[in-house]
Amino acid sequence: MESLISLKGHFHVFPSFSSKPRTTIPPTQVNTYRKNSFFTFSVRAQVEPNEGSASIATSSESVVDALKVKEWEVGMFHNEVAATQGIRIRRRPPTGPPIHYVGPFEFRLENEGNTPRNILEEIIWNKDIELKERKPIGMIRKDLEKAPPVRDFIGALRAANERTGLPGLIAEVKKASPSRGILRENFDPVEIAQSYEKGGAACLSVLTDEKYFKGSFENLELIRNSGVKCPLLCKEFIVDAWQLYYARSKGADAVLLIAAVLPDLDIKYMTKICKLLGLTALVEVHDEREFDRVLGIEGVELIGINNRNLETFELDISTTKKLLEGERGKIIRERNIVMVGESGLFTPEDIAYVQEAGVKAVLVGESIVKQSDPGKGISNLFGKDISV
Ligand SMILES: O=P(O)(O)OC[C@@H](O)[C@@H](O)c1c[nH]c2ccccc12
Repeated sequence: MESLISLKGHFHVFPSFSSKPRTTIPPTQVNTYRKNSFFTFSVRAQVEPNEGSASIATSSESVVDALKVKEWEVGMFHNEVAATQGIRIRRRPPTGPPIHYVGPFEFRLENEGNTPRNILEEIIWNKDIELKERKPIGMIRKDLEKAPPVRDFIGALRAANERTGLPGLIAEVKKASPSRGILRENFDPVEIAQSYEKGGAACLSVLTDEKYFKGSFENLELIRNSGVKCPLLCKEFIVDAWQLYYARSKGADAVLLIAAVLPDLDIKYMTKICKLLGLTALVEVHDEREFDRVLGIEGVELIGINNRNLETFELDISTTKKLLEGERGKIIRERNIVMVGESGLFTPEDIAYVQEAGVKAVLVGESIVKQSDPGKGISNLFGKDISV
């Protein structure tokens, strides 16, 4: 196992965001960061021995980036780094709640630090547990060679947008969700996917989380092997780069990266890995701060605005409009980034509203998956047949 950031030699560092005293960090300790990561990105450390401080810089990275690298490098824990970026979602403490025994009785000592604060945090903590069971990366590399070729996710959205004059549709294959419960009882993922494709969807989103959304990687594979041509988004809660390799090995063309969960450097390096694998990264934001963070990351081509707050389930489609007003909307147009309006879209008026706000694509689940004929649901949603 190798670390994400490998640094050589002893040097002095002065933490930028903490009140810890000046410390000397031996290389072994630096390398404990991300012990579980199987990929390496080397970062050059420029050491100024006389000043007792180290400035970290990569050949093409900005000063801001260098600072972010430094935060990791001085041994700040994930949650501390995340908090400096306004991320409220914490990662699971590795030991879980401590156990206290009273005779034959077992008590879990739960407190603020070891109990998830909201549903998104709970899902993320559960992912950390699920990932303990993961296959070794060597095996996945072999599966990757056998994986079906990647299809152009953004290209399909742009083409649909040009063809119909309406936002390209990413139609979601979703059986259930924590906020809405079971959406569809007789759930045949392939049948739904085929119906969506026939109804004019440009791309599909397939939920793979089992515990909270009743999805699966099996569904993703089944749809990929069924002859459906729409590019597929693997709708998973990604916290580790291993999941990117796994998603690709199961036939995904795109993955979701949630800015409310992932610190900037994770998004940055995961985006790079996606490019290596040919995957499109859909980076999801929900507020101005997340949006600004993502706009500061080079190479992001597809950004989703989730109208649903994943911590509270609150839904407000004016979120899309609010975030695309003014300077941010201008940057998006200049960089030709494709924006996706996500969640809570039910009527042709909703579609027109987010299109007016500046999106070229929409991500829709509930309103179409609930229809007995999901393909017809698409015509109802857009107010016209978009398959022709
Ligand atoms: O069913 P809706 O309201 O049309 O939403 C679809 C999609 O936007 C939603 O499922 C979603 C968007 N981002 C997510 C992140 C995780 C889980 C789910 C989501």
